[in-house]
Formats: sequence, structure tokens, C-alpha cells
Amino acid sequence: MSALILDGKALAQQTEAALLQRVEALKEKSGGKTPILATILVGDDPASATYVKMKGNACRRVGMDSLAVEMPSSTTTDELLAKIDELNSNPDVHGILLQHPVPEQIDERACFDAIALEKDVDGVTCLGFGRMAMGEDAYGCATPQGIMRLLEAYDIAIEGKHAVVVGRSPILGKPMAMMLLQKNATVTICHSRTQDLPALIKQADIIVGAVGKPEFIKAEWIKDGAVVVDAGYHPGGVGDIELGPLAERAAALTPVPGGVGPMTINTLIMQSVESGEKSLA
Ligand SMILES: Nc1nc2c(c(=O)[nH]1)N[C@@H](CN(C=O)c1ccc(C(=O)N[C@@H](CCC(=O)O)C(=O)O)cc1)CN2
Repeated sequence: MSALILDGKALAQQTEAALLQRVEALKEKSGGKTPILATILVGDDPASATYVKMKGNACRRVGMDSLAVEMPSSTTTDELLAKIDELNSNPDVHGILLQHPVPEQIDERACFDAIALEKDVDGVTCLGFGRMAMGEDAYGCATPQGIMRLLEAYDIAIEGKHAVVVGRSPILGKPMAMMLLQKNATVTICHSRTQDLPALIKQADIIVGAVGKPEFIKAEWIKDGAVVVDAGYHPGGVGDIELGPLAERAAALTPVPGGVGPMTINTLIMQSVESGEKSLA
């Protein structure tokens, strides 16, 4: 068996073509106005700078504008909260992205939660998470929402399946588990204190690697015919899962690169367009 490749890069490119048309239509309706995503980068982490740049580029590809806010490594929580407040009050800004991680002196949770719900297009607030988990309207957290969109585009069955999520971070593992639960999967969340991880992973019909450690999840722990989703990206182009041997054994898998990563950015942009549509149309 050869695994179906869940091609996030291709899906993101297709979606961008449709988003470009939506932004054009919006401009016509609103007298030339375009959705604007404000991106906030605090500090000088090179990987974060690259991701923020990729997000700005994706905005331009769909005809949107971005407002790049850069703040020094010495920024305090109060300074960042003041900036978020300013962007919340700016009617020209439709979405706010605070790039994670922020420098350690900053209370990241307080800053995420300061983002107005209607501008939380990255889906990082507790309020948005709670609403999503209850099945209410909210923008989904970008990476897990991107994964759900990818699974849906490839008609991957979720209902009744046993999904094992390895990782419980606020912007990946936890919302991923809730989204799968919303689609009626039976969900197991594993983490650093989980006992006998290989045995739990062996039970997975759908396995999501969201642990942040290169190839931490071994191919031999995964059963034949599983759907394998790798949300990791590490230097050398590897993810959280040892994907190589699974190309012949999995039912489907997300490649690294070109799987989950492009869907993260695409989801942020799609939700920014939606937010623009809500306030400009
Ligand atoms: N506020 C947020 N911070 C962070 C998020 C997030 O969703 N919101 N996610 C990650 C990093 N990230 C986006 O910010 C991200 C990581 C990787 C990719 C990606 O497309 N990777 C490519 C390969 C890299 C490349 O081509 O250079 C791939 O997988 O194909 C996109 C977004 C942490 N912070």
C-alpha cells in the first residue's frame, strides 16, 4: 500500500486563488478597501521572523494588506498589551496575529487573550477556544484548523475513529483534540508524562504528531493503515514523526515540508479574509 499524500501546499495554493477573487469582490463592494492583517513580531528569533514574513507574503498573494509591527526583545507585557489595544481599536485592522513564542518576560497568555474575539483570526484566545470547543462560532486555531481543512479536503473519515494527539500545547495539541472531538472522533491526548506511549499510539486510526521534537514518534509505533498527521517542522526538514517507513504502510500522511505548514498560513489568511468580509461588506 502506498500512502495517500495529503498535499497541504497544493490545497493552500488552490485556496489562495479563490481568496484572491473574494478580496477583489470585497474591494469592489467597499470602495477599494482591503482586509488588513496586523502581524506582531516581538524580539529577534530568526524562525519567527521567517514565519511572519511568509504570512505577509501570503497576504499580498491574495490581494490583502498586512501591517507589520516589530517590537524589541526587551518589550514588557504592558507595552505589548498597549499595542494590542491600539490594534483592537483600529477599524482598518481586521485580524491580529501575535507570533509565538514571545520573549520569556512577557505573559503570552495575557497578550493572546487581549486580542478582540472578532480579530482573533489566528484562534489563540481562551474565549475563541472555549467557543470552538462548545461548537459555537469562532475562528479556529490556525494549525489545527488547517489540519481539519486538509483532512476534509481529502475526505478522511473522522467520525468514530480513534484519534491520538501527541502534545497538549495551547495553540496546537489542545485545540486539535477538541476539533477532532467536535467531529465525533474518540480522542486520546498524550503528553510528556504519558505512560507507554507506543501502546497508545498503536491504537490510533488517526495519529497527530504535535510534540515539537524531531522524529520523536517512531514509525514502528504506528499501525498499518493509519492516517498520519505531522504538525512538526524542524531543521533538516523533518517533522515530529518518523515518516519515511510510513510511505508504504500508512493510509494517508502529511508530508514535511508541504503538509501542515502551508495550511497553517493559509488558514490564518482565509480567516482574515472572512473577518474583512464581516466588517467591510
Ligand atoms: N501565533 C502563532 N505562532 C506560531 C504558529 C501559529 O500558528 N500562530 N505556528 C508556528 C509556526 N508557524 C507559523 O507561525 C509556521 C511554521 C511552519 C510553516 C511552514 O509552512 N513550514 C513549511 C516549511 C518551512 C519553509 O518552507 O521555510 C512546511 O511545512 O512546508 C508555516 C507556519 C509557531 N508559532
